[in-house]
This record gives sequence, C-alpha cells and structure tokens, in this order.
Amino acid sequence: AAPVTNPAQFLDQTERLRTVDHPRFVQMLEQIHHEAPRLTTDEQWHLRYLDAWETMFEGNYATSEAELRDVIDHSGDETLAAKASAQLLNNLATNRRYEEAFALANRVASSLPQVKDPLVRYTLLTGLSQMLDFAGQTDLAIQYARMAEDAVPPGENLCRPLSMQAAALYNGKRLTSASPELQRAIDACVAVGDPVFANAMWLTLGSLYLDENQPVKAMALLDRIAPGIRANHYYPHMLSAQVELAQAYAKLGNDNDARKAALAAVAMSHTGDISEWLMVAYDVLYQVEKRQGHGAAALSYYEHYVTQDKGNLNDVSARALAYEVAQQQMLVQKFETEKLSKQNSILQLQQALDTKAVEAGRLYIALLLVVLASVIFWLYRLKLSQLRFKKLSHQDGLTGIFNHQHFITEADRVLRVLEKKLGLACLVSIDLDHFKQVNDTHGHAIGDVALKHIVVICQQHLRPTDLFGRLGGEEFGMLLLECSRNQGVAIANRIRLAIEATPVETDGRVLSLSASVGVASTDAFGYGLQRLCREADAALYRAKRTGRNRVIADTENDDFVEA
Ligand SMILES: Nc1nc2c(ncn2[C@@H]2O[C@H](COP(=O)(O)OP(=O)(O)OP(=O)(O)O)[C@@H](O)[C@H]2O)c(=O)[nH]1
Repeated sequence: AAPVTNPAQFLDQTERLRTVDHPRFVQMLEQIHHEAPRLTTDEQWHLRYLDAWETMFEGNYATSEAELRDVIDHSGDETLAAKASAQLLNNLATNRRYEEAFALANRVASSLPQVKDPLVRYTLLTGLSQMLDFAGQTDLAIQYARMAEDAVPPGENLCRPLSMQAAALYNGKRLTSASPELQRAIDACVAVGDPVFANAMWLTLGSLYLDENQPVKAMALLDRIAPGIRANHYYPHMLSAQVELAQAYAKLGNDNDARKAALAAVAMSHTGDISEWLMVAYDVLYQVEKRQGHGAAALSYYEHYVTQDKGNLNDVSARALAYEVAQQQMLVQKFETEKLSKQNSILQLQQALDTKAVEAGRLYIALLLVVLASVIFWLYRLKLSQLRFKKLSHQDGLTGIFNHQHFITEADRVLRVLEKKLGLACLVSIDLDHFKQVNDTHGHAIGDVALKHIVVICQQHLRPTDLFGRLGGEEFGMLLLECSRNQGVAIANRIRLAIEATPVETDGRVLSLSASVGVASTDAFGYGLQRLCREADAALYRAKRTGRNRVIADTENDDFVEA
C-alpha cells in the first residue's frame, strides 16, 4: 500500500469506505494504526471513532460502546461526538437496551435546534430515524429520515436517508415490492456504490416478494446479491439472506433445500440468540418436517419457533415499553422542571409580595404620618383662627380695646370675684366732649384718629389688671381694680387732664379734646354691675350738664364729688 502522506485525508477516505468497500476499510484502518504515534490528537480521536465503528460492525457491542462513549465525552470534536452518538443509539437498540437508547434519542432530539453544523445535524437525524424505527414509531422515523434527505451535507449522499425511509415504511407494513420509495432507495445506493445499504434494500425487497408469494422473484434476487453479501460479511445480512432463501425454497415446495438453508441460518446463530429471522427459520423447519410427516422433529422445531416468537414478542413489547418509559421520563423531567420553575416563581412572587407589603406598610405609615401632620397642622390653624376670631369678637374694631359686650361680661365676672374677697373697684365712664363737632369740622377719619389717640392716653394710666372697653361711639368704660372711690376719682382726673393736655396732631392740624367722666365705686354702690353702670352714667350726665371736662363721682343724694 502507498505510504500515508496526509493522515487526516487518509482517515476521511477510510471512513467513506466503511460500507462502500468494507474489506478495503479494514485494510486501511490497519495501515493507519501503524502511523498512530505521528497522528495529531484530533486525528487520534478520529481513528478511535473508526475503531469503535468497526468493533460494532463485527458485533462486539460492549467494547464498541465504551469506545463511542469515550469519543462522545472526551474528543472535544462536535462532529465526531455526534457521529458517535448516532452510532451509540444504534448499538443500544441492537442490544435491546431500549431504555438507554431512547433516553439518548430524546437528549439528541432536544439538542437538534442548537446544532448548526450540517454534517453533525445530518448524522443526528439519521441516528434518530433509525432509533424511532426501532421503537415502532414509523411516522417519526420517516419524518427524521425526510429531514436528513433535505439536509444531506457535502460528502454524503441520498442512499442512507432514502434507505431509512424505506426501512421505516417496511417495519410499519406500508411497503410493497412495487413501492417507489423502495426503488428510489435502491437506485440511490446503487448509484453511489454503497453495497451494505444496497444489500439491506435488496433483502427488504426479497422479504416483500416472499410476503407477496413471489418465491421465484425472491430466489432470483437472492442469487444475484449473494456474492455481495458474502464479501461484506455483515452478520445480519448473511443471516437474513439465508432465511429468505429457506422461505423461497419452502414456498417453491423444495423441502430439502428449504431445510438445508434454514439449518444453515440456525447454525450461524449463537445459543440464546433471539431474532425474527431465527423465528422464521424455525417456522420453515417446522412446516417442512410436518409436511414430511416427521412429527417429533416438527414438534421440536415448533418449540424453538415458540421460544423465538415469545422472545420476539417480548422484544417488541420491550421496545414499545421502553419508548413509553423514556417518553414518560422526559415528560416527568419536563414536568419537574416546570414544577420547580413554578415553585421558583411562586417563591419569587412571595418575596416580591413581602417586599411590596413592607413597602406598602412603610407607605401607609408615611401616609398616616402625613395625614396626622396635616390634621395637627389643620387643627392648629383652626385653633389659631378660632383664637384670632375669639379675640376679634372681643375687640373693638377701631381701637383694639374690649368692645361693649366683652367689657360688660368681663366686668361682671371680675366684680363677682372681687365681691368674694371684698376687694374695691371703681367703674369709670368717659365721654368725649362735643365730638360731633370734631367729625363735622375735620371729617370722620380725623375723628377716628382722635378716638385712637384717646385710647392710648387712657391706657397709659391703667394697670394691666384694669379693664378698658369702648362702650359706644365716643364713650369708654373702665373698671379700676383694687381702687377706692378716691383713688378712682384721682385716676379719672389724671386721665381727663392728660386728654386735655395732649391734643391730637394729624395732617398738620392740632386738635384739642376734652372729656367728661363719671365714677361709681363699689364701696358706695356694691358689686352689682348694672347699678354701678347706672351710677357712673348718672355721674357722667351730671359732668356734662355742669359744663363738661370734669370728673363726677357718687351722685346719690346730690352728695357727689367733683374733681
Ligand atoms: N369719627 C368717629 N365718630 C364717631 C364714632 N362713633 C360716634 N361718633 C360721633 O360722635 C358724635 C357724638 O355726638 P353726640 O352724641 O351728639 O355728642 P357730642 O357731640 O360729643 O356732645 P356731648 O357728648 O354732648 O359733649 C357723633 O357725631 C357721632 O357721629 C366713631 O367711631 N368715629
């Protein structure tokens, strides 16, 4: 053989020959093994994958599986790992490890949407199609095979996807020897020169001929493909070709050759093998012996047939069961994930709610404080305005001293307190003289100024405890506390003198005023306010009458004092 100059290229060529020229593939594989020390890491992984494939082809599935798993887990090569996964799917199913096979199939299927590399995608699709065909899921198997047919990458061809479609249709009992799908697959595999896949299709056609009771056609076909099958040495094909031959002979009534062929098939198998082909082989043997009248032999083969049939039934139901189990596990896993994420969202929602509740709580407290502050502020404002209003309602609008009503109320209250402790007080009534003239001469505004002026003068002579109010237009009242009759007259006179001595100066004008004053004391008239008012008014009246600008006290019996 020519020396290996480009190992990577050599490995690719070797791989392409797997089913196309299997003997040459084995030869090249051996050759590249001599070059192993000078291969790069990637090339060594490629070689390991091809080794695993050949191990599988030879029927050593356990070793093959370990090698494939190594490639999947450690090669770091996506394409190689995908090929190994597809192959492992096949291995697991072949070994009736359906549960694992279908679990892997589900994983592979769910990874498909992320796979962009055309070769990886194609490899996985074909692997899945084969897997689902095993599961008896004809429609899904066809679907994946069609997806593979539409996505054949450079270097690959239509032989595999079309063969898979035909195989799925056959297993689903939807194929006849005249089906165009079968012919297309045969044509494609013949065209690209892939004898292993072509043989698989020929054998399918042979099986259909037998089902359709066309043993002559089956026989002719088997004769034609026999050399190719022998050359490739693929065990499943050698077995099925032998069984089909036995069936053809049996159908043609050639019991001897039928027996010979069926026994050859049985001889190829190992003890404990269970397969549909072996079941058919035993069936042929049973029919032949029965026809020949060999009761004991017939019974013995029939027992074998039943064993195979039962085994196959178990196998078939195991496949279906495994599919269900895997599906269920996937669903459960999905459900668990959903449940977890739901629980998660509930938890997050709860947390969010808690946070919101705390925030809301804080907000409520803040709101409450604001409301409370507003209420307090409002109450405070209300109180202030009430106080202001109260004050205003007690005040004389012009001068700011007590108005008539308030003066009377307060004077009455104070007199009652005074009465209890027998204190002294004087009620003083002051009326400005000829005030009408002031207004008439100078105007009402000047009159107002004069009134305020008088109030200021009076206040200068009063103590804080004394009461002072405006009783009418130009008339004022005072309740002088802790004050005897004489003291009251003296204070009143001082006020009168001050008014007289202090003219109003406004707008460049000087306005002289005078006042007449009446005084009534508690020591003379008691603590009754009405009486005191009356007496003070009488004294004032007398003051006016007797010439104004004077103070009169105690007018009773004309025994009055004039200041
Ligand atoms: N400017 C002003 N004048 C007032 C006010 N209240 C009453 N008067 C005036 O005071 C005057 C009182 O006049 P009269 O009652 O006739 O008494 P009088 O002119 O003071 O004369 P005698 O009391 O007899 O000395 C009237 O002209 C009222 O209009 C006020 O608030 N402002």
